[in-house]
Parts: sequence; C-alpha cells; structure tokens
Amino acid sequence: MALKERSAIWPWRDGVPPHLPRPRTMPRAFLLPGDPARVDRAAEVLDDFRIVGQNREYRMGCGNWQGTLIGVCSTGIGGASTEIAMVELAAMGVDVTIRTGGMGALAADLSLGDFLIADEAVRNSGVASFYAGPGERVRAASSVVDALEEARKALGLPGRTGKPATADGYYRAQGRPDRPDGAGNPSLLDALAAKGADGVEMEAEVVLAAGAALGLKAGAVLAVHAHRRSDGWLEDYEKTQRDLLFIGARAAATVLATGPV
Ligand SMILES: O=P(O)(O)O[C@H]1O[C@H](CO)[C@@H](O)[C@H]1O
Ligand SMILES: O=c1cc[nH]c(=O)[nH]1
Repeated sequence: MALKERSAIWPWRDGVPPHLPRPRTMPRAFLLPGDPARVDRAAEVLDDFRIVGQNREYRMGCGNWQGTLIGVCSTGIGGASTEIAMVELAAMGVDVTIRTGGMGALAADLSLGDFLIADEAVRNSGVASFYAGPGERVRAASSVVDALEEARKALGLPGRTGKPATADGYYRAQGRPDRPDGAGNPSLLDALAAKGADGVEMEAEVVLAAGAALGLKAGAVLAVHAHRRSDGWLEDYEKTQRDLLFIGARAAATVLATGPV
C-alpha cells in the first residue's frame, strides 16, 4: 500500500521530501560529505556542477563525472541527520550512496591525509541499530569497496581498506575532554580499537546500515583528518577534501557502469 503524501507518517508533497531538495533529474549515485560547505567543492571535480538547493544541513548539487550524473548532498553531523538523508535519497530512487568525510584515526599505520575505505563498520552508533539488529555485521557493498579501492589506487592516493567506528558525539563520545583542561577518556578509544576500529567519525555506520536495509549499494571513504594516538591534526585539508570527491565520483560511476544495482 502506498503511503498517503503529506501525512504525519510520510510528510512528502508531490514527490518532494520534507528535508532534502529534489533535483529535476535525479542522479542514481550520491556522494555524502558531512559539511554543507564541501558540496560546493564538487565544482572542482564534476563537470557542469550546479547547486540544486539547500534546506537545513542538506545542501545538494549535481554534476557529471565523465558523462555520468553524480549528486552530492551534505548529511550534516551525526546519525540522526544522516538517517534522514539516506531514507529520502532511497525514496527518490537513488541506487548508490558513498560517504566522503573525515575521521580521527586510531590505527598506528594510518597517517594524516591517508584514505580509509570502509569495508565494515564497528557496531557503535544508536541510529544504526534501527537498521541492523544487535550483533548483525554492518558491511559496505563489496562492489563499492572494490571501486573505491580501485579509484584510490588509480589516483595514486595513500590508504587502505578498514573499519571505522561511528560515534554519536564528538567530545565525550570520542573520548575527548569537554573542556580545554579536561582529561578525556583514552580508554574509550582503546575499547573501540579492541573491537577492530581503525578510526572514529560520526556517520559511516548509518550510511552502511541504512543503505543495506534500504537495498542501496553503500560505502564510505574517510580521510584521516586527525590522529587520536599521535594527537595530530591535518591543517591543510583542502586537497584531501577534493581527493575524497575524486575517489568517490570515480567509484560511483564505476559501480553504476558495472552492473545491476
Ligand atoms: O568530515 P565530515 O564529513 O564533516 O565528518 C566528520 O566531521 C564532523 C565532526 O567535526 C563529523 O560529521 C565527522 O564525522
Ligand atoms: O576526530 C575526528 C575527526 C573527524 N571527525 C570526527 O568525528 N572525529
């Protein structure tokens, strides 16, 4: 049974969702940075890039990667806003979603500016638990992992596949102090690392879990923006942000070109 539009349970109007903008021509693949300001950077990566619109934290644009139409939509920070983006994109007919964002690394072999291609997310975030049951593994679509790794290598960029943990906060939830002279909670990071986490950020598990539950091909490429073990912080993030979009766009086009979704 189709849901009635403009009702409390499905408040869409004429096919337009209550939160995200809707492009006239819907791309089948979307890149998902967290920060709305990063959507405009896609003009450096995609041909004929145009901003579609913005509502709240959801800024959206579309452009072409070697002839394939690709969308870019910011998710805002955290699982709650990311869940909305995933559900509304899926309901608008999107097939492929790739988070392109930053993380704080935990693994010693990762350096600032490296790229982690998520093959699976360590179970940690609250919103993801509505899409994947307790103990269920939350994996990226293998075709997306392969395409992201191929793109990273073809572009000559450093990194590897691995596992992010998605936190429901930035300060206490990531073991940071909540005041400049605070101690923080390093044992929280140790616990995440013991579960296999290579880094911590705030959206990837939701993209992977909701993507799989909604029948999308979902994945994530995460740049090492900070290193929580060495306490390093990447100041020059501009090139890294652009490279995230290059990896994501090339991979999205490959996934669309190489098989039924
Ligand atoms: O690099 P982006 O995509 O903004 O994401 C990371 O940065 C934000 C925190 O500063 C969180 O959203 C985290 O996941
Ligand atoms: O440490 C970090 C860096 C980026 N994003 C996060 O959520 N945490």
